[in-house]
Amino acid sequence: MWDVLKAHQAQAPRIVDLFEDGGRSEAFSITADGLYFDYAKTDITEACWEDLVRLAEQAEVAKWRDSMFAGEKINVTEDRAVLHTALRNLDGGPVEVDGEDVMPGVKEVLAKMGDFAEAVRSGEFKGQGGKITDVVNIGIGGSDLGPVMATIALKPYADGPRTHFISNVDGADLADTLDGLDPATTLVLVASKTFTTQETMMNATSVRDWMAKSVSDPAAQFAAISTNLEATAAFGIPAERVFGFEDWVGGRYSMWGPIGLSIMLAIGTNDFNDFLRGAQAMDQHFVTADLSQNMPIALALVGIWHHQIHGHATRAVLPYEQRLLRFPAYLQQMEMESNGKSVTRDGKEVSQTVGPIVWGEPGTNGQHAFYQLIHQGKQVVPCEFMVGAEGHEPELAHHHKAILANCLAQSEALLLGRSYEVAKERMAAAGHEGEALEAHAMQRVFAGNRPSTTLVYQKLTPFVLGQIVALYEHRVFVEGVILGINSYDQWGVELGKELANKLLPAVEVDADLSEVHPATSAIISKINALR
Ligand SMILES: O=P(O)(O)OC[C@H]1O[C@](O)(CO)[C@@H](O)[C@@H]1O
Repeated sequence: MWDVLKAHQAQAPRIVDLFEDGGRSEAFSITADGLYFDYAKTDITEACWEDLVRLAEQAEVAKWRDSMFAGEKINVTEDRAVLHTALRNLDGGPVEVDGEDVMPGVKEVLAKMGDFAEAVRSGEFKGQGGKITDVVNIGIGGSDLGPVMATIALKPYADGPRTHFISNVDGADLADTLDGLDPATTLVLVASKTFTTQETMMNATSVRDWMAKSVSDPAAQFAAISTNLEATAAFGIPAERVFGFEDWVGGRYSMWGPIGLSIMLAIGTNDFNDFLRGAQAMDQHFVTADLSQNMPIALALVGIWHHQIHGHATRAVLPYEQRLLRFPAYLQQMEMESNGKSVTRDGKEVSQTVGPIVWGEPGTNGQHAFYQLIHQGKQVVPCEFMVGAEGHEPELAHHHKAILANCLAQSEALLLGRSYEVAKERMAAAGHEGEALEAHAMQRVFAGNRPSTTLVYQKLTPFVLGQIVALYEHRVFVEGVILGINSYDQWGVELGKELANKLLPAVEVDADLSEVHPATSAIISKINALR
């Protein structure tokens, strides 16, 4: 099938020509529960789409999807089920792992989170200086990026304590975040699936020291979120404030459960449940929609078409929504940690390139930074635009019209481009002439024919955010299945972690560097000379 798709690519039409017969947007778009995904501005023809869908069929996407939802151990390298979907299975039936229904446990933990969150929000749970005003979540990767992204995204719904995040082991992160906070009214959440991550444990210990300077019982203002209950107890956090989860929830898929406690503290249990409901709605669409009308599958196939078939190295995610500021960073972990692999789930070399590199910034800011390259650079960057029909600021509706116009203008500019003739005409009309006119007109040519997709939602509510995140989760999974990858392990992060622990003693001043690789010891010597 890969060869067939390559043949489609070799004769791909100009995208704009595909709009000539009409009906292109209707045929190349999918709507699910108010979410609209438009992939008309790609050079995928009808015949090509049929073959892309066939690729998904041949890879048995539906079978793998059903296995995942059924709790089978599809994370084969870690012998684990993959059930982040169970965390949002609010009204669904039982989900079994090893013959046991996990749903009672999921609901129990969700209720415990809700009780705690509401106690904190109402002031029933107090710090040693009174009502909790600030929550600091200490975590990294999947124990940070989702909650950071979601708390920024859902700011209009945040009516609880202020939320802050410390992730980097760089003391600057800790110092700047704690600056101005009152330890006596601050609640600290230590979020770590393993509770062994160097950065998180170092930050947690330092924050406890900071708190111990001001309150008599720092542990009383700590809660923990982890699968490692022995380690949370050893850190001194009492069981009533430990929120456990199971190994079948991957770190980067974990904000639907206890890792999302900071989100729940910020927006409250009702809105958090709406967030879960949005994700559950997308799960249901993914499970029930026909393969060719299935939004996560469509996103994945468009991704495969652009990266594996066309060879476009990167993918830009461009939310025209300032509050999705951290969404590209969140997707970087979700996509690149999940599918940035070279071997298939049975240990063979992956036949295609994997990736792509995912990056982006909200519009319109990106327009004034890197869009120059997207429009006129030599490499093609498929763009994924996202925009809401409405904003949360009715008094600033004219701003929202501007964001809409900009978003639509960019995808249209990428599609249509501007020819040399038009550029020349415009310059001549502006009074330019002669050789300068010719040369300058060249600078104003836009090749066009640059692909993009657009995801439209009504408004960035908790429900919609849940839909969008689940959409991308499933897209990553489908791409992984098509490539034969296990998207749920992350062995590629291990080597660096091991070496960092090994090198910690070597960066002491006066350390013996004889056992350190010369490529590294040379830099350590330079650093030592500077301190
Ligand atoms: O939640 P933990 O166990 O502290 O891990 C943090 C992150 O580290 C990673 O293992 C990668 O280093 C991620 O997968 C994970 O989200």
